[in-house]
Amino acid sequence: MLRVVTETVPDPGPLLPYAEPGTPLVALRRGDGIVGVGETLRLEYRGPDRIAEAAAQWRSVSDLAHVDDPVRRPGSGLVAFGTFAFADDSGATSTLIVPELIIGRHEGVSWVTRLSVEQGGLEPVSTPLPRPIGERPRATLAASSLSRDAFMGVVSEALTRIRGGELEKVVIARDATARIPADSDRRALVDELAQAYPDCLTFAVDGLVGASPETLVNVHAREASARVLAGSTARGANAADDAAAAATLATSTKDLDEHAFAVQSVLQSLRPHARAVTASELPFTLKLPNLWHLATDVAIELGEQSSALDLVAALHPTAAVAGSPTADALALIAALEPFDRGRYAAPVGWIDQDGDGEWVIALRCATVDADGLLTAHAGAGIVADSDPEAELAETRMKFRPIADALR
Ligand SMILES: C=C(O[C@@H]1C=C(C(=O)O)C=C[C@H]1O)C(=O)O
Repeated sequence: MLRVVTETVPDPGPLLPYAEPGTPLVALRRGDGIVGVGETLRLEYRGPDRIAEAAAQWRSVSDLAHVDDPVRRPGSGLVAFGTFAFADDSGATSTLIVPELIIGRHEGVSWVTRLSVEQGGLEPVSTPLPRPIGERPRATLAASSLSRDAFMGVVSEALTRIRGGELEKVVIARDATARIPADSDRRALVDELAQAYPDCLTFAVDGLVGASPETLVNVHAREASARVLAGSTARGANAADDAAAAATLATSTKDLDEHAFAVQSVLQSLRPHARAVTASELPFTLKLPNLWHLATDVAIELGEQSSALDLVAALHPTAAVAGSPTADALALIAALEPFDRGRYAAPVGWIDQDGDGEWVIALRCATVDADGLLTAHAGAGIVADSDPEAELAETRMKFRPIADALR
């Protein structure tokens, strides 16, 4: 049985220095969020039911836990950080990790949570001191299994299948690798991402590090929201070009179609879990430092029993990262991409004892293994009138958050 105690503390300042240099556990947005230290419990999953199994097991863990949480903020009390594999047959392990200690802040309220499996009283764990973040590792991200020409070939093949009527949309990704010193401070990469992409969720869970703009689902007090992204274009070089780029994106039939598939797939997956689901009719343009995206926010009124992980299980994989129809898109990805996506394009986030939590799609991210091998992925949605050259350029822009963090 888990015993969990949350207490308010004076503002601890920047949260990231409290994380562990080699194995940070982080979920931060605009400086607020949670950082975990140590590991009280690690649950692992594989196979087609990995997310549903995690959702069910988390329910039993939470039911049995003894939680004392007077703070009641997103991320206070019992929390597990989690990361899942993209594909049913992936070699990557999906995990839920309950830390020994969590340091969090939400809108001016700060807390420390101690989590333990001890019987009886809770052993006091000393609050860690912040440790200065080490030097940022520098490296060049280089294309790995798909060269430029190979990627264009794969996109052309995907286009042939789409134009032949086999499917409507497929997201094709590339992989890229870099080497950083095995003992480098992983928090330096997290810090760089958090500073460059403050509005994204910056995460680090079990070696997966990134800053994602795409909220799969955010659940708090039976209300949930999601942000669907699909349809992208480069930022303009000056204000006029930039405004023109956004206007072109907002009126591009190709991008609006691609976006509509993604929104429909999210609405369909959510309906069984919701009393009400609402999305605006037209997407808006979301400005990121590296890209414009078409975006739609979805509001969900949850049914009694659904937890954030139930919704994640229902939503993954969305058309934004797989394609449409889902089964055909997944089969084509497996046939055309010469690598295992690992945890790229899959859910990453956290869940609490009430089933609340924040989950994003692992995009603009990389896995860093114990030896310092870093593997990043970036993809683009292919629809009938996609241009392979433009899709290649789009993947380059999507590698930028990781490439720039290493520069
Ligand atoms: C697949 C990625 O991004 C997804 C695909 C998008 C697109 O095709 O326009 C936009 C945002 C994401 O949903 C990625 O970042 O690797």
